[in-house]
Amino acid sequence: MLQVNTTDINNYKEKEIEMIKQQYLGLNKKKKKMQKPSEKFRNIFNFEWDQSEDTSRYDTNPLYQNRLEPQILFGRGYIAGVDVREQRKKNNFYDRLVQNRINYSMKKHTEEELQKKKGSSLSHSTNIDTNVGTNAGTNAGTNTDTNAGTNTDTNVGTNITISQKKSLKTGTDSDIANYNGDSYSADIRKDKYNEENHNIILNNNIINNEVISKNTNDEFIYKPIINNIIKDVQNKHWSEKKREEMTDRDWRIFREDNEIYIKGGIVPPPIRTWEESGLSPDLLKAIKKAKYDKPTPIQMQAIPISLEMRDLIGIAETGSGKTAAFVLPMLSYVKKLPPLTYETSQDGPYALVIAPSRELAIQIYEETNKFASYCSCRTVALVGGRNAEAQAFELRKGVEIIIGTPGRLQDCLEKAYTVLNQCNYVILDEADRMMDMGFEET
Ligand SMILES: Nc1ncnc2c1ncn2[C@@H]1O[C@H](COP(=O)(O)OP(=O)(O)OP(=O)(O)O)[C@@H](O)[C@H]1O
Repeated sequence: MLQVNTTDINNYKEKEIEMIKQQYLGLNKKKKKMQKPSEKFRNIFNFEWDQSEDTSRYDTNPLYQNRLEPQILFGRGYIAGVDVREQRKKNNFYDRLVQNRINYSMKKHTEEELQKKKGSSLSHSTNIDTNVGTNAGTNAGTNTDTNAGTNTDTNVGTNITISQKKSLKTGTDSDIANYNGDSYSADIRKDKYNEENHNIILNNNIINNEVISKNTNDEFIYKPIINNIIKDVQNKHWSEKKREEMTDRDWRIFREDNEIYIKGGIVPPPIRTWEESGLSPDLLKAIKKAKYDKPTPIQMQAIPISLEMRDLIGIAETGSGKTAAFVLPMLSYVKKLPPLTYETSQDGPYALVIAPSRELAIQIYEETNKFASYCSCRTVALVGGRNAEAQAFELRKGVEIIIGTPGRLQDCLEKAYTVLNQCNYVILDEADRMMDMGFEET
């Protein structure tokens, strides 16, 4: 028998407890020491910088004197790929920047004006009519009209010029505007600029939809009315836009608003109204007659895809207008083909709709007939429980569209009541249900 003394037992117990702790708490896991390359190759390479190699201290370029603080934001203070409006709510980086520039420029300008006033009072009765920057693009052109001994005109006009506006935008330290101490605007050449379609100067201090006003501390406040940075945000809502004005972003919002989710390559944009669908006037008339004022979301997206003759799987809840979503493009397709004659009708229908139950097939048949009569399309419902001979008779006369259940359709094909020689448009309604019923095998 193995003799183990008590100290060993205690040691084993401690070890065991330690191992249990490690397993369940993940404690005391010693990290494997990794040797840094600098340590490993210490004797081969010299990683230490020699002081003489540091050029930064001798850099005289003022650009590098005040280095920028690292910013997680880029450009104008926005992070790429994140909704700008949301960011704007949280981040006023750019606004603060502009605000500071305005404050700085205004302060500087006020000081200069005071200096000028002091100078003018020293030169006694000199009439100074200052029209700074009436010429767009420059601040030159200060017109000093000296009429010694006449009225002292101290009305220093406030004109914001295009160049000044630009400097406000770009933040150069040039004058932004003349300032008469209290109000920001006085002599503004609104008409002139409107003529030139600049839309920059307005009497009420609105500059490109930005308002500059003063707060109680006599500081100039910059208030952007709308986002002047991202033009798209400035644009109208999609509902106010024409189809050709819609951007990808608008379509994305439109789809989100209508809960349309798509999967697949190069999907055409949805239709917002029936007029945008490109359906024939006959069909549009039929839609109007059916009192379908606006397409439902499934119709909005499925119709333009189907009209491109592309395969499509549409999923939408019951009563969402799926039937019209597939019937209308089908009728549009059939209408483009030559009308069936007795001879051509022997090759069978142009389109086929299969539904898992006779009730559903009848429902589709009725919905199709709402529109089919307007484009002279003949339809037949091949469903069980109805006279097969009557259906065969209809088929013989020729139909453009067959709507049926799998069982009766198979029956008709086997009995050669019809063939599908020219049927290139097939719709499977409630396809998942048909798969469950074994449609695939039959
Ligand atoms: N754009 C529309 N505007 C108004 N009514 C519509 C529109 N589209 C379809 N409808 C009507 O809505 C009702 C339901 O449509 P439909 O039967 O096509 O829905 P569905 O999604 O196919 O339903 P189910 O899943 O039961 O087959 C029908 O009475 C149809 O006439």
